[in-house]
Amino acid sequence: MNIHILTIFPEMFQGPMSSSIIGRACQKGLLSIEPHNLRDYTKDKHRQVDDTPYGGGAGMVMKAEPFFEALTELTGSPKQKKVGRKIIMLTPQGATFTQKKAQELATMSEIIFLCGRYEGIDERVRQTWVDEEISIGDYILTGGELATMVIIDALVRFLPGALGDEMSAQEESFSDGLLEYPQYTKPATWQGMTVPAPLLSGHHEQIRKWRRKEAFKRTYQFRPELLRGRSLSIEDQILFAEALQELGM
Ligand SMILES: Nc1nonc1C(=O)NC1CCNCC1
Repeated sequence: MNIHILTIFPEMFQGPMSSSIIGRACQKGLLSIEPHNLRDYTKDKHRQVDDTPYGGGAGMVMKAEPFFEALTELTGSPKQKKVGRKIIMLTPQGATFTQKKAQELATMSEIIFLCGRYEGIDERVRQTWVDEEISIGDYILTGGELATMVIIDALVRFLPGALGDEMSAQEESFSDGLLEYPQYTKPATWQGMTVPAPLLSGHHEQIRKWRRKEAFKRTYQFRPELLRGRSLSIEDQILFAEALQELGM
C-alpha cells in the first residue's frame, strides 16, 4: 500500500510514522508513507497556500491550486479513477472513522490524504477530487495531520504481517463488536491485587469463556449500544446472561 499525504507540515509525520509497528511495516515494505509539502506546488515567490475567504469572515482558506497541482502529479486527472485508490479528505463533516473503516482502507493499494488547515480547503478541491470524507470525531482540530496519523495507525494493524501476533488485530476491541476484556501480566499479585484465577488455570477453554464474559460485562457497562440488535450464539447468550448476573443485573 502506498500512502501519500498532502500537507503544509510534512515534518509532523517524521516521528510517529517511522516508529514502532508503523515504522517496521514500512521497513518490511508492507506500506510506504510519503508526505508532500503543498508549498512545493505553489507558483508564487511567497509559496502562498492560503488566502482570505470570499464573502468575508475570520480566518483563511486553503487555496485550490496547490492541491490540484499535487493531485494531478500523483494521479493524472480527476477522471482517471483507479481501482484500489482512495482520495480522502479529513474533515469534521466526514463519516466518523471506525474499526470497520480501518479494515476496509487496509485493502486499498493507494490512499491520498488531504490535510486541511485554517478554516478549511477551497470547496472546488472536494468537488473535483475527493472520494471520501472522514472525521475522527466531533471536535475541531487545528489540522488534518493528526487525524491522518490516527487513521494510518488503525489501518496498518490490518496489513498482513504488520503485527507480530496476527491474532491481536482480530481479538482487539471492535474487531468482533465487543470491547476488549481486561488484560493482566506478571506479577500474579501486585499490591494485594491478584490476577483472576481462570487466567492462571492454564485451561484454554476456561480462559476463552472468561474473556468473552468479561468482554460482555465491559461492553454492557461502557458501550451498551454495541449490543443492541446483535444476534448471539447460544454460548454467547449463556455468557452474556452470566455476565449480567455477575454485574448484579
Ligand atoms: N475532527 C476532524 N476529523 O478529521 N479532521 C478533523 C478536523 O477537525 N479538521 C480541522 C477542521 C478545521 N480546519 C482544520 C482541520
